[in-house]
Amino acid sequence: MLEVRGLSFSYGDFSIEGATLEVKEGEVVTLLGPNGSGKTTILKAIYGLLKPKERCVFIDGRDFHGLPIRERAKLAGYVPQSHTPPFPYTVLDVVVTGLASQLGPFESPRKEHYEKALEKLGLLGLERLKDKPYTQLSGGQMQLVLIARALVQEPRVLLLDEPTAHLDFKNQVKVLGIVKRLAREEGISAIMTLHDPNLASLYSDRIALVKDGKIRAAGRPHEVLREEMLRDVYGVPVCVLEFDGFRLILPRTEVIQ
Ligand SMILES: Nc1ncnc2c1ncn2[C@@H]1O[C@H](COP(=O)(O)OP(=O)(O)OP(=O)(O)O)[C@@H](O)[C@H]1O
Repeated sequence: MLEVRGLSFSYGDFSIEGATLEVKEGEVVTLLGPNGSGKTTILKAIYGLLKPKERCVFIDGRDFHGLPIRERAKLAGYVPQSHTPPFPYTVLDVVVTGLASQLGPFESPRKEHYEKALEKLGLLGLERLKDKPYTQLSGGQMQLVLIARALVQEPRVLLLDEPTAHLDFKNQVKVLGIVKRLAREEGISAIMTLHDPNLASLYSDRIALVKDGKIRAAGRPHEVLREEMLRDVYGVPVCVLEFDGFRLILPRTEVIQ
């Protein structure tokens, strides 16, 4: 469905080199790696917020970055880590801003746009918050509203930048559960960046391990989350335990032995 073929990008002193990735319909793919390894840069370059050196992103075989903005918005939705609206918007208004690319420059959202926004809030169980100022929400609620804002365009693929950043355990589980449910039930593919190898293992169909701007390994969680691979990428010894088909990744340090 989405193919990234040899994505390269440079900030000057930091480069992404030849990142190649495939996301199938209804699949959740996670970019996992240490701070500064290039996960967000790869995600932004896939979406087109950063311009890769060459055209390299294809959705259903079509050159994604070559499409008009309106069409791109129908194919892919981006969920940033956080968002500060310029006005004290209500939750419903924030979700409706997801339709900006579908409206003309002086066109206001209409009834059908608000109805669509309400539908997406409903899908995420957020209808009761619709009139609440966005800035008064908790971190977890904000993250879900940003997902609703991306969903209102009805994209085929969601790109989520650290969707669990700043969230407590319950909200991490909730947000990632929703990403997985959208993939399973609605066929929406997802690419996200995460920091926690255990959450990545639980919620991803496939994982790409990123280090120094390169994808070092990609595959199913059990293929990628191996002790020697994680030690190489993170520079800390780890222990991978398996039980009941689940994998538990623990740091192997003197402090906890
Ligand atoms: N706007 C920018 N200008 C120059 N360099 C940047 C810019 N944004 C990021 N970088 C650099 O690019 C590298 C990769 O950053 P990136 O944010 O992609 O990493 P990351 O893996 O997402 O990190 P983290 O897990 O800490 O969010 C870092 O060295 C960072 O300093």
